[in-house]
Amino acid sequence: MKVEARVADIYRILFGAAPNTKSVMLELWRDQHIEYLTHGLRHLGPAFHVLDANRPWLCYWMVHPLALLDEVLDDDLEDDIVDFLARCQDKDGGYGGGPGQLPHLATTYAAVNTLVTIGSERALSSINRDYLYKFMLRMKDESGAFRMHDGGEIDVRASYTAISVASLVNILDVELAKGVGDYIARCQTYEGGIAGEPHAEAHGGYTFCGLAALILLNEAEKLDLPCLIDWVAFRQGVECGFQGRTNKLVDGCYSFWQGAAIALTQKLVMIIDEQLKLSYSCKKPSGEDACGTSSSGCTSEKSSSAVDYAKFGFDFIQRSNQIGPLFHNIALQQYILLCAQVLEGGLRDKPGKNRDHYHSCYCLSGLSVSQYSAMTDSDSCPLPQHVLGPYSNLLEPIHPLYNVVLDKYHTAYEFFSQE
Ligand SMILES: CC(C)=CCC/C(C)=C/CC/C(C)=C/COP(=O)(O)OP(=O)(O)O
Ligand SMILES: [Zn+2]
Repeated sequence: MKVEARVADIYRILFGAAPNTKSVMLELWRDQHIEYLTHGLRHLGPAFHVLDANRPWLCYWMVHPLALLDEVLDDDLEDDIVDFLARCQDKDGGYGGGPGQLPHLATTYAAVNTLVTIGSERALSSINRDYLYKFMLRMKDESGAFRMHDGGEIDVRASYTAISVASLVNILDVELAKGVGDYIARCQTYEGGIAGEPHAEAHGGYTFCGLAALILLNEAEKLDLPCLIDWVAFRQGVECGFQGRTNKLVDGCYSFWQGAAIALTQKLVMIIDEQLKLSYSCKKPSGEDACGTSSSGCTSEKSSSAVDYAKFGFDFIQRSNQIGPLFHNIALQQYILLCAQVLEGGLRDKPGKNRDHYHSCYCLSGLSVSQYSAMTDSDSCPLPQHVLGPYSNLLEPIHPLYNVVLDKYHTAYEFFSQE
C-alpha cells in the first residue's frame, strides 16, 4: 500500500475523519514547537515544582530540540542558561538538580549536553573538567560500575551518563573505563535487550544506554549483538512507533531510545564491514570514534577509541551482511508526525496524553535519527524518499552516541581536544 494511503487510513482511525490536506497531516509543526520550547525556557508555572531536582534536564529537553529545529537562541538567554548551570555545578565537581543540590550523574549529563549544545566558549569553558573527573572517580564502585550519586544506586544509566560525559569532554581514561563494560554485559537479558541492572527486565532506555556506553568504550563485542538486534527490531509495533519493552504500549520517546539503538547497530555493522575490507590492505583501523562520522583510515598505531573489528567474529559479520534496514524509518516518522505532535506545539507519548518537554526532546531526536537512518555517507543530505512529508521537515542530524546535534559535537570535540 502506498505510504499516503496508509497515512490517511491511520489518520481516519485516530481522528475519525479524513485529513484536510496531505501537507497539513504530514507537516512538522516547527513554529508551534519552537514557541512551546522557547516559552518554557523563559517561564514554567507552579506545576513544575515537582521537577525542582531536574532543572538541568529541563534545560536539555528544551535547548536540544530547539537546536534540532535549527533555532538560534538569544545571546542573553544563552548566557542566563550558562550562568544557571554554573550555579548547579558542585564545588567538588559534577552538577546537581539545582543550585546547592547534591551532584548527580544524570543531571551532570543533562548540564554538559546543554552546554555543548549552546557551544559558545563561555559555555564550554564553564565546565570544571578536573573536578568533574574527581567526581566521576568518586562515583565509581569497586566492581567498576558507576553509582548515580554519593551513596546512590548503581545502574546502566549511571555507566552511560558517566562514560558519555567523560568522552565528550575528553577526560575518559583507563581508570574511569575499568570494569564498566563487564557490568553492562551482565545486564543483557535472555531477550537480547539490556536491563537497568543485572537480572532485571530488558528496556529500550537501558538498551540505548548500555550499547552507546560499550561503543564509546570500544567493548561492544561484549554483547550478544545478533540477539540485541533481534530484540530491538521487534519492538517496532503495528502502530509504527516503538515500545520500550515486550508487551507494553508504544510511546513517542522510544523513537529515540530504540531508534538510536538501531541506528548505532546499523553503523557498527557498516563500519565492521568496511574495516574488514580495509584490513586486507592494512592491519589496524583508526577513527574519531566507533560511530562518529569522521572517515576512518589505516594507521600503524591503534587509536584508543577505534574499534577492533576482528573481535566481532565471522558469524556476526556474515549475518550482518545479509540483513537489510533494521527498522521502518518512514513508519516511525509517521507515528511521530501523526500521533505524537500536539497542534499547539510540543510532542507527546501518544494520542490522549499531554505534551511535555521530555517527549518533545526525544520524539524530535527520534525523528532526526529516522530521517538520517538510511544514509551511508555522512557528508550528504537524506534523499527525499527518506523524509516523510515536505522536505522542510528535515531536522539537524545528531551524534547518536551522545544525542547532541552533530555540528555542536564537532565544535566541542575541537574545543576539548585542545584542553
Ligand atoms: C540517559 C538516561 C538518564 C536514560 C534513561 C533511559 C530510560 C528512558 C530508561 C527507562 C526507565 C524505565 C524502566 C521506564 C519504564 O517506564 P514505564 O513503565 O512508565 O514505561 P513503559 O511501559 O514504556 O516501560
Ligand atoms: Zn515516554
